[in-house]
Amino acid sequence: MDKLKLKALYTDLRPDLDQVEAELTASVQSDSDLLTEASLHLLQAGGKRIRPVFVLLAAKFGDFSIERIKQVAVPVELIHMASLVHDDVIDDAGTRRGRPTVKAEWDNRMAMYTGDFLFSKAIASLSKLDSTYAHQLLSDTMVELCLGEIEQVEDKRLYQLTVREYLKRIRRKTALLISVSCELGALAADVNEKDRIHLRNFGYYVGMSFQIVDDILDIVSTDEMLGKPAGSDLLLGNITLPVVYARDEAGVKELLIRIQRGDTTEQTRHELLAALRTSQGLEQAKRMSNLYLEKAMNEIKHLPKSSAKKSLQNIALFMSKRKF
Ligand SMILES: C=C(C)CCOP(=O)(O)OP(=O)(O)O
Repeated sequence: MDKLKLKALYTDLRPDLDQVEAELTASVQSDSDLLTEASLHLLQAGGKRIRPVFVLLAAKFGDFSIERIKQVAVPVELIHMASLVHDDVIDDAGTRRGRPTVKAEWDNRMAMYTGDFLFSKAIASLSKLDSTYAHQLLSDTMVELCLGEIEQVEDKRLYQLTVREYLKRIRRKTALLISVSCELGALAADVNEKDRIHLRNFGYYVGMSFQIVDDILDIVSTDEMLGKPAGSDLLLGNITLPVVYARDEAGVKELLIRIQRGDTTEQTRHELLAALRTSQGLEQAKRMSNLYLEKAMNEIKHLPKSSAKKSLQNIALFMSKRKF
């Protein structure tokens, strides 16, 4: 994703985001230089900060006070970061945000502890907020994140994954945290219940569309654009929506059988990508991401007209229409 273009969509939020950034840096300080360094390694590598942006924009529909909003913007980004550090261990990933991953720079053990540390700091940060509902919401989301990951581990029939199962997985993996970011922003700013629910639903639908687009990009982008071999997850059996739709198409089917029999060579990866790029399944996946985008836009149209509303619309559009 072109980060510069996305960031241009929220220049108005810069002063607020700078405060969130300072708080993020402060919140990963610890008695261990090593833990702080590993956390800062990922934090300073950048990232789109899309979850704090959603917190801030949702809060603009209510009584906005940056001091209070920070208390929810920081934990959602910390939880996101923790899950990235842990994911990179599971996926054996070498780079993240254009830098070596924590596991690559140090090792798996350091990455596991850094992730745990970031989760703990997220809880500490939210503890300043006096709302049982907010705590419940965030802990439920963390449980869902874990359930999503465990399902992936347990599911031995990955090539049989249904559309429904795929959607359930990305709901847990991506959409819920984005939805909760919107809802917590609204809660911290005392947005009325009706608008808060629209914002929550908006975040959910944007998150679904965002993850489907991500999975499409994993197939249609070059290795250079992705910073990792395109489609590498597919060889590991982690299939995504375009494959779920395309797996019975001529050309794709034979290749999947070959992969399941253990052929995971570069040649096979290239052949699979070529077959998927021209498949009907890819088009169906694009239609599904557009459907979620439409649902997101439908939620937001009920909100009062404001510059925050315009920003949410632009960001949703940008995130869902990244170059295929
Ligand atoms: C859940 C997903 C799709 C992982 C990546 O999230 P982002 O694309 O928001 O990652 P950063 O910008 O924070 O690096």
